[in-house]
Amino acid sequence: MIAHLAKILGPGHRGALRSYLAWLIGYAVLEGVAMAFLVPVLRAVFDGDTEGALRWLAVLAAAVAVTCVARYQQAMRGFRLALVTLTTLHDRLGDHVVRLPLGWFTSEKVGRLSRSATSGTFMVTNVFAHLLTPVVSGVVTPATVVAAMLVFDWRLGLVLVLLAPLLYATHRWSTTWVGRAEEGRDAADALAGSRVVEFARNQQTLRAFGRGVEGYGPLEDAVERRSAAGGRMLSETMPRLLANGLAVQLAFAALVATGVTLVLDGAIEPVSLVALLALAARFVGPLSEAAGQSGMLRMAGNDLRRLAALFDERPLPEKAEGAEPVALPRPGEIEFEHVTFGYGDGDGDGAAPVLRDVSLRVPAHTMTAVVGASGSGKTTLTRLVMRFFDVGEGAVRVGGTDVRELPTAELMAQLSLVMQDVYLFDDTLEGNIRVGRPTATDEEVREAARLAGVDEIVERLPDGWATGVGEGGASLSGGERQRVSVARAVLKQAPIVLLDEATAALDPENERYVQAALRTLMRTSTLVVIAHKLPTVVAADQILVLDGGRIAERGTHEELLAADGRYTRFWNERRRSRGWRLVPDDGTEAAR
Ligand SMILES: Nc1ncnc2c1ncn2[C@@H]1O[C@H](COP(=O)(O)OP(=O)(O)OP(=O)(O)O)[C@@H](O)[C@H]1O
Repeated sequence: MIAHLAKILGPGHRGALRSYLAWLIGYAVLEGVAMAFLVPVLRAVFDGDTEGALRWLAVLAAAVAVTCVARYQQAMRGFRLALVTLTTLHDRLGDHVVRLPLGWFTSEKVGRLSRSATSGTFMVTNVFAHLLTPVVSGVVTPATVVAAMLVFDWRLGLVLVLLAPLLYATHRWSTTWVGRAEEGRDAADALAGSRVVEFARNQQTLRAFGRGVEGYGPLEDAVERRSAAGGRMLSETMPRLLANGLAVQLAFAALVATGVTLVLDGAIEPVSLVALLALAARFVGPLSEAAGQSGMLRMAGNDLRRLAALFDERPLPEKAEGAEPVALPRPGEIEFEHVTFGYGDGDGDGAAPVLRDVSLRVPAHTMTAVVGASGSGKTTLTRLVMRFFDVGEGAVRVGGTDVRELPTAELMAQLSLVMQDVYLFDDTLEGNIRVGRPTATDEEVREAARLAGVDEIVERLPDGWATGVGEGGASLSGGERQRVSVARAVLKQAPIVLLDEATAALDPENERYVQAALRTLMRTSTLVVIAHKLPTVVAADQILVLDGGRIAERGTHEELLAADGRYTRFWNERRRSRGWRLVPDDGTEAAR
């Protein structure tokens, strides 16, 4: 747990953590020592030795005073660390996750991140503020008391030494159960949480399929599982935690029984036994408190482990911060050299390859259309250009430099994206376009909007440019959202634009705007388009035909038709289906 705390606090606070722990242990030892001085005080009182009693009382008072100082020091250090956690953990977590590969952000991982950022942060502060002190002093103080007991009466001391492993074993047994049950409940919690979000987000689909009222099986299952896990946690852990507390009381009873036997045998003075039992009672106090908190600490331990595991997630290796900016030898160019890539554990050499031995070159200021059947690897190709993942074999170069050599900010400055799942922020239309280049002037924003046909949307909206688009752009149609995304790309003026012509979202009007924006972008940028429209494919300088993760054919439209191969078959199929339509330059639909 301490290792997890150190990782969560970061290297800058390790010294503070060490000092806190040193004071905490010092305080717990001093507490035990102060308790031990009670024995000579009581013995002197029972013996009628007033002077001796006062002398020992003064020693006891001094020990208590030092204990109070140590208690204050460790408590203040604990609160300071709790405060540091509250104020810096989110930043540290944020700084870490922005360096993780984009492919890491699956809904399950994002759910875990959100839970750790909220309940995990609370748990860390709780550990420093409330949990660690009773648990550490619950171990260290009784250990000090045992040492003192051995000095005062080795037989009673020996009883405590023999009982210690039994107490430890009971403690381990009960907290292991708590930990296991908590993990089960946490997994059930996470599942139920993501099912609720899924249920709420997909109301439209659920209702369309008549599942809105009668219930949604996966959610009901998840809620049931969560209740069962919660019930199991209570029924499995409560008796064990009670047993743990009971074991402490039984240990005390065993000590009393041994003491009484020794008195009856005349091996120990009754007065001494009373004094030693007073010390033993102080042995039991911290132990009982520690037993009471141990379940909570174990749960906190799970939270800390999950939080620390987030910091263990490997970021994509990057050049050191502050390094010289890379001078790109061939700005605007993309190159794949014998790239093989499979999704899997995220490092590109996991499961079966999705791209196999792909080599290609997209020269600057040219347009490349990528075509291929669903699942052939088109989107994966663009993800590798953006370095969502690192390739397993080969190299991806942007501007002539391996993307692994480029700091993320520099790589992203080279790229604009217009993808199918366009996300708009809950901001105004203008704010959403400005994301492309926050420093752009109002005129530049309007010009980009005009080119992408967003000004035409603005005229229809009640508050014009100031109209909010809702979370994720919910108040706009799919095609309108894509136009906003195209406007962003036009505004950004990045040397390379990666564009997925989302068929579903484009009606003829949207399509006309996207085609016009493409023509503008072609003048300034290199274009890689996952193409679904005939005009795009025909206009491309190079067409790449992907099949099963390999480049099956490449060339211009005419060259590929002349080759009469896969592309020609694909082309004919597409023309027959509704995927590609002949749309002349004026935008009117000529043929299907
Ligand atoms: N995040 C992911 N994790 C695991 N496998 C994935 C992931 N994304 C895609 N795949 C798999 O990789 C293969 C290629 O997918 P990709 O999305 O690149 O194809 P595509 O040609 O763009 O398909 P479409 O035209 O349907 O969008 C598919 O078999 C897909 O199931």
